[in-house]
Amino acid sequence: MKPVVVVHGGAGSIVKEYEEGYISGVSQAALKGYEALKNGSNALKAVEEAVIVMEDDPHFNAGYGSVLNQEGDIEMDAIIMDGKNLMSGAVSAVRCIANPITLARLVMEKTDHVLLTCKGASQFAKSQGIPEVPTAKLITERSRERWKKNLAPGSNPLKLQLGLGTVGAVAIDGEGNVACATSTGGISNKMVGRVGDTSCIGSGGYADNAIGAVSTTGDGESIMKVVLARLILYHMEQGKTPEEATDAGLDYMKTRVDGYGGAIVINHRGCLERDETMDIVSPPGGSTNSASKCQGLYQGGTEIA
Ligand SMILES: NC(=O)C[C@H](N)C(=O)O
Repeated sequence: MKPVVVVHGGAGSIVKEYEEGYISGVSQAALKGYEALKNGSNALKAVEEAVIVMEDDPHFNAGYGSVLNQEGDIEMDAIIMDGKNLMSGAVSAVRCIANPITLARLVMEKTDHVLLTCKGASQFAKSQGIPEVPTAKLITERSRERWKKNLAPGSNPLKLQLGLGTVGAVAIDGEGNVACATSTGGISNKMVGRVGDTSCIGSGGYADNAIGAVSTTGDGESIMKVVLARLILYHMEQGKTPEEATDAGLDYMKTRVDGYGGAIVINHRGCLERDETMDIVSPPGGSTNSASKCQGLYQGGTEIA
């Protein structure tokens, strides 16, 4: 099996001045995941490594650079899933850590649970020796500005939200194991304690060696209503190609709940798809496989190695 890793940095409009940063961020993430696979790591490790790169990059709405909630604080959601055994770990509304995806992995590996939230997630992080990072160190000027704009009377947080990239990755390794990982700061000016799609299994992501793996992004409340990641895999189980399945899932979300979003999808044979319902601009996306490495903001991307 040819190892493949695909990453995304969210769906929506791209602010011109950040375009280069987005491209560089998804490229580095894809390369990091690819290096992991090339060095013999499994798909799970590859998606975690790729997502960490984007959590550390202030261009994306995850980890450092996350959007702020109503109170000007950062609460983050993340999920990771191993398609080999359907093991999954997630955190929601977690504060003061740099890499929620690693905490999600620890939930999966070190607890009997699938999802830890808020204070419990923070306590668990502490017990695992994860360093506490003051919120101020995770806030960028850009997210603070956006938060302030959203506080103004008559503002439209959802519109200002477009282009704020949740991050994610899907991969298949040489053994045919698939995995997914997704991480986000959620939506700007959200209510304190809001749990988004990202941390919910089947919504923010899903991975099953028998079918494939999906990581989603977009309007979280809509994604949860249709359980988008699992819905796309359901269509693949019914015989649709990754492309057809992604279209069917996104179209259903648009028709039923008027929701927008995007997804990266890989099937158990390593074929991939990237799609979105928003017609503004394509999301930053990057993919690598053993034959070529591509990245770009628009469908197709360009070869980088
Ligand atoms: N930009 C995003 O993808 C937001 C995320 N899906 C959420 O609603 O929390």
